Amino acid sequence: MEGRRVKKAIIFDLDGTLIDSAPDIHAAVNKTLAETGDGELDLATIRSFIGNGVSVLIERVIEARGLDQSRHGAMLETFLRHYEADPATLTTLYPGVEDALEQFRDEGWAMGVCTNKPEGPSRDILKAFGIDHFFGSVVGGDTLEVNKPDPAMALAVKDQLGADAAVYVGDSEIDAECAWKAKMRFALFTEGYHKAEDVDDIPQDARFSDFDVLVAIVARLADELR
Ligand SMILES: O=C(O)COP(=O)(O)O
Repeated sequence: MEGRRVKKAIIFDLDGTLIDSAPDIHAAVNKTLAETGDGELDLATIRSFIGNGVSVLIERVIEARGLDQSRHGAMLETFLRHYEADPATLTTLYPGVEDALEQFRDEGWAMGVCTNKPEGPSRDILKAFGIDHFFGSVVGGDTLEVNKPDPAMALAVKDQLGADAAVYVGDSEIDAECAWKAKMRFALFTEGYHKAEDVDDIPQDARFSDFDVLVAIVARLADELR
């Protein structure tokens, strides 16, 4: 519609984008394995398993330890018990995140979170870091019937924010695919949990390694939104 002001939003991925959560996920996985004497996995391995949600994480843990997938339901339950009890002890916000969120808020942006992590611990973590108030919508891996890269999650966040268009900020191939399918501009944070050896292989409209430059990047991408 000519002349109508387009309401724009920023949608953030959580794990590997706003927070470095791998250490707490790693701890909960090893507490789960320890309960049944099934050994342990190192942090780098667990980091590489993050991105498709907790169910796939546990599938990968079972495979890596050479266990039987018939144990998936019980292990997922144990993992969630440990993780939900302690989701933010070893987790850190990436440097500059809070300042960037404040700047976006001051500029009037609507902001939301779109994560494959279950919604409960996602909200608990945002609260633990005192950044929950920035977000008008949080959609987690158990909020809808589908997970990223299905675009329904990002579109749900956009709708809840009442936005017409959005810039998506994420760290992984899954986020890139989700943003593309949802027809959103995508800014790639290169310091998170992507799998590609070369970040050029991940479809992106822009990339950044430092949140200090994100405000300028989002302003440029937002200019392209109609
Ligand atoms: O919990 C996961 O596997 C991934 O979570 P994310 O979507 O915030 O990266």
